[in-house]
Amino acid sequence: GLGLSYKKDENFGEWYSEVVVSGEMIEYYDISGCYILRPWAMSIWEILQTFFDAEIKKMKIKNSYFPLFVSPAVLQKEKDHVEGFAPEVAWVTKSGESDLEVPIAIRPTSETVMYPYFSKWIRGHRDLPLRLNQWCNVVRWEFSNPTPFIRSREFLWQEGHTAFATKEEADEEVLDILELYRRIYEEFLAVPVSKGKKSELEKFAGGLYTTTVEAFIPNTGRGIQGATSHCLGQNFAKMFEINFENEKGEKAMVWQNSWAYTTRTIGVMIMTHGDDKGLVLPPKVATTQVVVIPVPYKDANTQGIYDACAATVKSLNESGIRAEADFRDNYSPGWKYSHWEMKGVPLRIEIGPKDLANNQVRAVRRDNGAKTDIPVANLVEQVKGVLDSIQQNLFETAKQKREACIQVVKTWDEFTEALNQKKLILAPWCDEEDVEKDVKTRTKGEMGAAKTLCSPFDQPELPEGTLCFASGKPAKKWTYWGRSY
Ligand SMILES: O=C1CCCN[C@@H]1CCCn1cnc2cc(F)c(Cl)cc2c1=O
Ligand SMILES: [Mg+2]
Repeated sequence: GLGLSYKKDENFGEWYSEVVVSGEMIEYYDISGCYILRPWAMSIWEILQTFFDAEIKKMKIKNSYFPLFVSPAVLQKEKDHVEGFAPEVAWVTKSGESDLEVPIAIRPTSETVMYPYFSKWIRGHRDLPLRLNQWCNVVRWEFSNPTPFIRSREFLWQEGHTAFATKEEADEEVLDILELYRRIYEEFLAVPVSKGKKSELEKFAGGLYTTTVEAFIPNTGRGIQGATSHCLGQNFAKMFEINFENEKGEKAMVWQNSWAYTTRTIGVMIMTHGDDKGLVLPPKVATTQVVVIPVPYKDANTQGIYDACAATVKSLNESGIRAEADFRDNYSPGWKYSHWEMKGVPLRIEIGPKDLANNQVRAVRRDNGAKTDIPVANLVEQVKGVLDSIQQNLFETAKQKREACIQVVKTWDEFTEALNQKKLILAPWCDEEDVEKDVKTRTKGEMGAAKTLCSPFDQPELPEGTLCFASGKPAKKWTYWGRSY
């Protein structure tokens, strides 16, 4: 098919909307903010899910499934944090022709669905820790510009909800899960992220503290929350009376966490690696890692070429590599090259008469276009090596790009300049909420205000006497700031 009509570095928004469709990941839907996830996207979700599900099972976390529907009384139980979200709650008000007595909410998240039952199930310390996860969809009827994977009214996620006897156990799990989220981004999606803590203003209002893995999109100069792991403290335990009798026979409230990653992960990967020829999939998450294309020439041993393609696919698949051949005789090799480049397949293998004669295949990398001839004799380990090198190259390239966007600032003028240059800003901050609010006010505009993204766990040296870039007060910590999704 034809190539993309938008260039990534010229029209990023249009490029993205086009590449997700041309790459056959997304089909637009007649309801705004809702998207069809086609198999090319769903298989990436499943690869991530397989990894994460196995990892949480090692941590003795169990999968469950709670209802999609939430009664209003229960939803509004957690008053203060719900009121801010009320406009985005979707409600069922009718069944058939008749109105429901009481409208029913569709879950935007499941704290209020689950925690009445946590209260019922947790009696004594032997019932702890209680650690549940669910793989499901959630609905948030947002009105800000919908973007496939990044911001949709319905999305897939996993939500973990855990309860412990002690804060120490909760604190430890928050970071264990955050490390899994880092691995999802850095080891699978080849996307660099920063682990850190959200400010009091940006954290989940119903919790005690929020940790996050923050990504960055150089093209738009916007930060994006990649996934989140909250310690809820005892706030929900208090509200939902989730108590237990501890070993001393005293009644104590549990300490809770909740954590999630979503289909947004796929959008961040596309934005990071995609180019003007289409998607670029990191091999670890590529549905098809190698596509094998026959290049027949007139009648030169066409059957031999096809047999060699089939044999190549077979030996790759037998070694655990996801390979497939494109034998369609109604498309030319050239058309197939563009098609599979658009779909982001990391490695293409071409087999023509010459390759056949020399008992080799021609491998072409999607990330840098490099071509190598591989003898059939050591096909498997050379292909494995190339795929690993593609994975590594995608991550290193993204890491360098991201680092090139980081701007350390010390003053307000440097801050606004860096913001206009679409930088990811690292600034010393006094950690005062009204200063953070003031920065939001002073940077308001049609591009959106600047906000804190996170305070990285990996803090650079903060020399004595360093002043906050915004207030001039003594700085307490280095913090990432920027516009965000
Ligand atoms: O981020 C996570 C990890 C997984 C479980 N949940 C937490 C917090 C979710 C915050 N949040 C986020 N969005 C919400 C939207 C809503 F309409 C309502 Cl009623 C509540 C919320 C809300 O609490
Ligand atoms: Mg929201």
